[in-house]
Amino acid sequence: MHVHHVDHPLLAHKLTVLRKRQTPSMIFRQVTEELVMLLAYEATRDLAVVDVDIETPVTTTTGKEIADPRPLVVPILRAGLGMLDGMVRMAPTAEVGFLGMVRDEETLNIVTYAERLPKDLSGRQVFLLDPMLATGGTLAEACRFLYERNARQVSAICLLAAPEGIQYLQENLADIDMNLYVAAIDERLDDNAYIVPGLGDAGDRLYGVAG
Ligand SMILES: O=P(O)(O)OC[C@H]1O[C@H](OP(=O)(O)OP(=O)(O)O)[C@H](O)[C@@H]1O
Ligand SMILES: O=c1cc[nH]c(=O)[nH]1
Ligand SMILES: [Mg+2]
Repeated sequence: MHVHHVDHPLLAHKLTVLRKRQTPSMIFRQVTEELVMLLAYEATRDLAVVDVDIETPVTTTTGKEIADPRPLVVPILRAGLGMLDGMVRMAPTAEVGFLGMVRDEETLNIVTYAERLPKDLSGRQVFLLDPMLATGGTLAEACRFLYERNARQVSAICLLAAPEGIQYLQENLADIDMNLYVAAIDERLDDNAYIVPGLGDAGDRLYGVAG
C-alpha cells in the first residue's frame, strides 16, 4: 500500500476546525466537503484521461477527458457519505456505488449492511471514501470487496488515520495495489479503538447525533 500523507496548510487548518469539540454539524459537514476536494486533487493525479478533439471559439485543438471506464466513487456509509458531494464535484463524470458498513463497538467486527456496486469492476479505478481509518478493519473489508470484483486500482481517501490502522492494512493487503490519501496520521488508538487526538465519532458529528 502506498501511503500519501498530504501535508498542506489549508488541510491542517480545516482539520483543526473538525477536531474542535464545539464545531456544530453544519460547519463540520461543510468543512468535510472542502477537505475532500483538496485531497481529491492529490488522489486523482493519475486518473486515466484520453485526448479529445474540440473546437474553441477561436480554433480547433486537442484537450483531455476522463477516460472510460469511468472512475467509481464509493462512500462507506454512514460517515463516508459526508465526503461524497466534495468528491463528485471534483470528478463529475464518476459513477457512484455504495457500501454500508458499521463496526460493532464491542467486538470491533465489521458488519456490511448495504452493498450497491457494479458487479464487474474490471479496469476500473475506484475511490473509497471514509473519514476515519482506525483499526483498519472497515477499509480492509471494503478493499477485499472491490478486488474480488476485479477493480484495477483502489485509492482510499481518509481524513484521519491511526498508525495501527495503516500497519494493519500494510500487513493484510500486502498483495494488492492500493493507495491511501490522508490529511493527518494521528498518535494512536485509545482503549475503545477511537483515534487520539482524533475528532470523535465522525458519523455522529456529521449527522448531529449527541456524543
Ligand atoms: O478502522 P475501523 O476500526 O474499522 O473504524 C473506522 C470506521 O468506523 C467509522 O464508522 P462506524 O463503524 O462508526 O459507522 P458510521 O459511519 O455509521 O458511524 C468510520 O467511519 C469507519 O468506517
Ligand atoms: O476515532 C474514530 C474511530 C472510528 N470511527 C470514528 O468515527 N472515530
Ligand atoms: Mg460511527
